Amino acid sequence: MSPEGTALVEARLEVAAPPVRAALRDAGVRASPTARNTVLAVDASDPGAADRVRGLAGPGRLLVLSTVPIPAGDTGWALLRAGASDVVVWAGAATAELVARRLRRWHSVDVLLDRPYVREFLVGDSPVWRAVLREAVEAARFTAAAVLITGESGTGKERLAQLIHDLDARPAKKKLVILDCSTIVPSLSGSEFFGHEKGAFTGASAPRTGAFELADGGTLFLDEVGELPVTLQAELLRVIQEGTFKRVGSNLWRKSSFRLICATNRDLAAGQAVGTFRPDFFHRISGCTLRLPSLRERLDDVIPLVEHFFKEAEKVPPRLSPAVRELLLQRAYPGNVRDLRALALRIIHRHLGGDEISLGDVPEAERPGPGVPAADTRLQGWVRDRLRRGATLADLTVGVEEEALRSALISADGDAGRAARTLGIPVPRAAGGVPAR
Ligand SMILES: Nc1ncnc2c1ncn2[C@@H]1O[C@H](COP(=O)(O)OP(=O)(O)OP(=O)(O)O)[C@@H](O)[C@H]1O
Repeated sequence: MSPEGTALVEARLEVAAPPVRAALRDAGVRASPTARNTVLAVDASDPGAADRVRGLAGPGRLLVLSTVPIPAGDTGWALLRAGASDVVVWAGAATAELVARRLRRWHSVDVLLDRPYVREFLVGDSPVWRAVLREAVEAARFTAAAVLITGESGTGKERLAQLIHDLDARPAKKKLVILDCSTIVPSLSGSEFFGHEKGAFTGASAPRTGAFELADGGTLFLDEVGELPVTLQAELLRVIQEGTFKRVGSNLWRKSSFRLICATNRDLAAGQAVGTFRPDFFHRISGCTLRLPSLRERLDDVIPLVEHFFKEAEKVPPRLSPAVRELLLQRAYPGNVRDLRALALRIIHRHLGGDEISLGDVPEAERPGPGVPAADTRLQGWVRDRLRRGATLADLTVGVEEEALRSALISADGDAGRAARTLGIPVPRAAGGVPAR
């Protein structure tokens, strides 16, 4: 039986067939129109199935029950791309049990994700962030898998490693041991990882416990794993696979049982292609791979993050004025959340009280110069607004083309020929004017 047992679990049921509904009910699934997760029955071979999935995919997860076997080819994958979390073929009561188990697992993960500790520790509600956190929480709580976290600098890899360790439900779990692979001196690496005996080499005046031994019963976090030299990767294979190792200068095999978490901002696939990263090592460290999105990919989290950092710094955090909010949303953050945090702290340190951050609280170097045209800000705001409302790139392109045509026609006093020359388009197109919005 799964750790979640057989408790009743709620789901939004988009299932018409009475026998399927009855089987789900018998398996413990209770229909609730307000539940976060959804079960949708479709005929996977129906070309409209992906559209139905797309229409229902929301912040929760969507389990697709196909009433027919999923044809080979792209059909099943298209359902996942449209937003389904999984697709299973209906085969009676056994499938109902499987669906119930899956829903219980999702519910358990959602409960963990909603814990105040988790929400405060890794702030963010954007769909892309929630999706990666869900995977992380599931791996942490319900598996012993080695986890590989990738992502640009400052995206929260180390923080996520800490969370995975914290949520790991191993009985009598011990500590998290962190080793930064970019700072390891090659000549001392054996000792760092495996420890050494007294007298093992010149200068080994006392025995030393290595990282693998220290992590026994807990978690070993290898940060910047992409920096490990290939020879060292080979040396680590055995201990990662079997948990056995020898201290330097000893013939005694020791055992250590730990969860391995690795992080890197390097492209390890590219490393394998050029021979700087061993494929066998990669496979052993990547039981579960989590790619943390950059801040650019989750702009909706910028303001909640800033508010969180303000709250950490001040008992009564000040509000953001619209202009400062806009500035924060516009700026680039090459160092991701680390950069954003540093900026938020610089702003709050300048703030002298009052319930709103004033323009003067923004450090001078961060203020927009006269060269930054307001139109850029408006364009960005417009793009973000439209994206939030579900516009596609094609919609945005049409909107921009219309605006360009309108502006060119105004500048050319309505002369379509001149407007066409300015824009580099055929005259009839400019003469067609801008469709009314
Ligand atoms: N989602 C988040 N919520 C709150 N704070 C965050 C979040 N993500 C990152 N931070 C903060 O941003 C900073 C950088 O995070 P962290 O060190 O985990 O990033 P990293 O990806 O490991 O960076 P690097 O690759 O440079 O080691 C830390 O101060 C951390 O507290």
